[in-house]
Amino acid sequence: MLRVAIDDNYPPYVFRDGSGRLMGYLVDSWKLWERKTGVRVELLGSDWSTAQQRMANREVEVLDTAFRTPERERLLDFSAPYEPIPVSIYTHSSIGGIVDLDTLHGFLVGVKAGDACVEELAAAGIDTVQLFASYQALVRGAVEGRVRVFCLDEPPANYLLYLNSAEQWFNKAFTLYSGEFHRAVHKGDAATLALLQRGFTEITAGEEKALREKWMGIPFALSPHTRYLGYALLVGSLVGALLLIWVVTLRRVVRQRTAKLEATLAAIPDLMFELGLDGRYHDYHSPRTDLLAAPPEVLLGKRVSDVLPPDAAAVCLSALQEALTTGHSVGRQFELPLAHGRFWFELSVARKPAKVGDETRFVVISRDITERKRVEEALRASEALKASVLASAACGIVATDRQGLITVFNPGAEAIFGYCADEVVGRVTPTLFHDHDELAAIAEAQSEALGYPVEVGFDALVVRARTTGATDEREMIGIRKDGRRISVRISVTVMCDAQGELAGYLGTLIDMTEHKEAEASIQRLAHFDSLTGLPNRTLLNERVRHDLARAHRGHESLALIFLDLDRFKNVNDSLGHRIGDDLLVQLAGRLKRAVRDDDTVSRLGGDEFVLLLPNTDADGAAHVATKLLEVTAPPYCIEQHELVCTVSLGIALYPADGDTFEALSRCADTAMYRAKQRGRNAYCFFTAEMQERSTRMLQIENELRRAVVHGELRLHYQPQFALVGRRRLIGAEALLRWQHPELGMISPAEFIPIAEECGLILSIGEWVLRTAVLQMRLWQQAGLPPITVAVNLSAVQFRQANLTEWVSRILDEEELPAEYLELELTESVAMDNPLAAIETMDRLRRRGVRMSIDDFGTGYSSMSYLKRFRVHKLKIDRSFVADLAADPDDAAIVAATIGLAHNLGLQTIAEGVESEAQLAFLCAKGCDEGQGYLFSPPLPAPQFEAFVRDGWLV
Ligand SMILES: Nc1nc2c(ncn2[C@@H]2O[C@@H]3COP(=O)(O)O[C@H]4[C@@H](O)[C@H](n5cnc6c(=O)[nH]c(N)nc65)O[C@@H]4COP(=O)(O)O[C@H]3[C@H]2O)c(=O)[nH]1
Repeated sequence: MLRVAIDDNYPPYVFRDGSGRLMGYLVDSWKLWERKTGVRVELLGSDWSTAQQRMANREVEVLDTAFRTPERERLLDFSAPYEPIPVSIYTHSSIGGIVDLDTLHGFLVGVKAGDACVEELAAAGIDTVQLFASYQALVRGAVEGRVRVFCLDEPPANYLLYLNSAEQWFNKAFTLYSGEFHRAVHKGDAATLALLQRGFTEITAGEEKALREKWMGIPFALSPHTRYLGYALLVGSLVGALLLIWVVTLRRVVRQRTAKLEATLAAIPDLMFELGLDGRYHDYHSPRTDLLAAPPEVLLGKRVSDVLPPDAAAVCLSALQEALTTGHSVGRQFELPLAHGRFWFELSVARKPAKVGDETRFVVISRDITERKRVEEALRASEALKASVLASAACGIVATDRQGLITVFNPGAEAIFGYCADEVVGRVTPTLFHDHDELAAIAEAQSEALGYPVEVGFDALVVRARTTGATDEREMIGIRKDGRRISVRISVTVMCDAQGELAGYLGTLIDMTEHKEAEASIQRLAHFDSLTGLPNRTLLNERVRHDLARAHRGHESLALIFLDLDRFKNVNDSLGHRIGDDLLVQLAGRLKRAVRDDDTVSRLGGDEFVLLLPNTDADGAAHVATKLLEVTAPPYCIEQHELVCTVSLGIALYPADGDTFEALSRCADTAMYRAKQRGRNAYCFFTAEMQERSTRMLQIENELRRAVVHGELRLHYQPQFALVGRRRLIGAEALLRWQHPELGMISPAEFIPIAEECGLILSIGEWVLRTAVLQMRLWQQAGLPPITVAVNLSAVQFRQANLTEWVSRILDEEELPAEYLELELTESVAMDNPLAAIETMDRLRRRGVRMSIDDFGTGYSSMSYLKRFRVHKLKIDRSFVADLAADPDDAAIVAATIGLAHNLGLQTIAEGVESEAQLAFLCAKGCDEGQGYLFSPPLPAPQFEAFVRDGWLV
């Protein structure tokens, strides 16, 4: 009897049926072996470890279903293999990626305890195994989820998975190894081995085939009873038919899916390639072959570096490398020159799944982004342009969203408001830059215009632009960061998005502050005197017109006062213009403070001030004039100087003196002139007599011009005599005469001041000097005694800078030695600017010309100046001479003047000597010379010559 230990749990080879009986392919094989050899066989079925233990304990002679392993070979001898058994790794269908021993690492593998695969796995370094007592337990454990990977011989695996209805949940991942069933005997038991061999070789092929058909088909355990065979076949047929339908359906679905996929692919506009890691083209899909770097037939098999420019190829290869590492690569771009232009492409690369050992391939989508690039570039250019416009704009640009939150704040706006963009972006403008009261006023105006309430805030600024769609422009107060208030011109327009919806607002701003200041300054300059800040002639003119119109409407009176500083020129000449200016400023202040707010104090230039007093009659004007005299009288403290300066005022009244600015000005000016004539520091109303006088002055001025041209002027000569000792003719005073054809004889005392004022005096003066000098030379040549000729110099002539040169030139031209000329200068002219007078006198004296002070005693000569005047003689004014007999004061003045002159080393000449008494007095007092009607009136040249020849030729 042969005892055989066998695994009783290795279906369909060996297993137990429901009643525990051993059955299966090997059970039937051993039965055949028994018959062939006649040796009874006792099959001891047990779990595999018990079977091995029985063999090791020599309880049995044969161990069946044994794999040959090196360990077992030490104890056992093995028959030839009779059944190849693949041993595989099974994985739950949710697990992918286990394809070999390498990828199995790390997984918990379920195995049957004592199974040969344990050794195989251990040899591969996999020891994370979970042992199960039996194959059933192992498969049950897998079905219940205790292990998701297990190692099992394929036949029992298929059998047990099927039984557990779990074949769809588990996949064979890979075959771990292929084992083979052997029958083993104790080491050296060759007899048993031979017996085994013999018995099994006697089993015929037919018997073998029958056994296999019986056990290797559908597991017998599912249809243990033959009476169910028909049902099984029927079920099998049904399953087959269903399978067929399923396959057909599957094919159709696959076809449909494939078509759909192809349609989808065709719809993709991008280029698609399958590339190897080296960039070799293995496949392509392109709806546009014109976008390929090479013709399609050339492309396949080539590498990107063969067909693309180096830069583009490098981008492709780096995308492949990235996909190799991370599985994908997105967004790499390159430019490609193609036949019809340069194109930009963007790559999306995905690594294709591949079996171990297979070449790694990549799906590459290359998208034509040329248009996108162009748009991007255009956008960039537009953004750059926008940025540069914003940056370089001279004006401020502020953009907001619909709610008024600032989105753009350009450098121009930064300069205007002093904020930087970061500080204001995201904030609303009203809280930053605007005056609340002004916003409130704008909101109120808008509310009224629109008929609904407009909020005092951002809406007030934009509502007009929003409702009209037009640019809304206004000038507003702006508040800078430093709190300074400025003036800004703001233009607001609405911004719309692509759909035409309101997107926000755009404000452009111009800082008007400087402009406004300049405007104000121009206004000031145009209307105000820059020195005193008082209204100037232009503004005065406007105000007079305005006040006159009002006075006319209201039947009111109005006064215009001309005011002039007395001898202001002296201040300027002696102390300088700066002091003079300060004096004018102080005077302006005093005038301004002296009158009502309604009144206008203006400065026309120099020391001329004009006051406009609306609603003022003669009494009021007199009152104001008195007040002005009072307020201007106190000394002016300027630097170290204390100046006393009086004023003269002339008053004209509306409507009595005129109804225009020009007429009233003329009257007031005339009245002022009269005030000056009356001794200054006084006011004077314009009168009818003045009116007449001014009319005559105008007439004389006009006639004088004509007289100069027509040679109506003549010179008369009045003889002058020495009074001391023998009476001698010593000279003649040249006196102007104007015999007007209609007006008759006009006195030089009347027309000389007019000639001075209108500038004619210079040409008249030249004619007088030249005529007198020439006459003197002619007389000398004619044998008349060599006497001097005295010529009167007006103030205007005396102030001429080139006076000495002018006199000298005439003397030279008319060939008269300078010693025969004497220039008469009035005391007031000499004292007007004494320092300048001293200088001029010095120069004339050096030229040899004599000087005399005319009308001496009428001015207020300062003794200190008088002694410095380089004059030859003092001429005692005829007003003193006239009253010598009647007025003891005049006699005293004349006597004092003679004494003073002699003390200063000067001579004296008395004019207007009309009587012997006067002459006697003058002689008694030692007056050196005299002239007057007593001796001779002024005579025309021929008479003068006759007069001399008659009695005065020596
Ligand atoms: N009552 C009276 N008068 C006498 C007597 N003897 C002479 N006269 C007048 O007294 C004036 C003397 O001239 P004046 O004081 O320089 O005063 C001059 C002088 O200031 C000015 N004048 C005359 N000719 C010229 C001139 O050529 N140039 C300038 N700048 N002024 C002149 O006009 C003034 C008036 O000149 P006339 O009318 O010619 O008046 C002259 C003369 O005719 C007399 O016995 N009794």
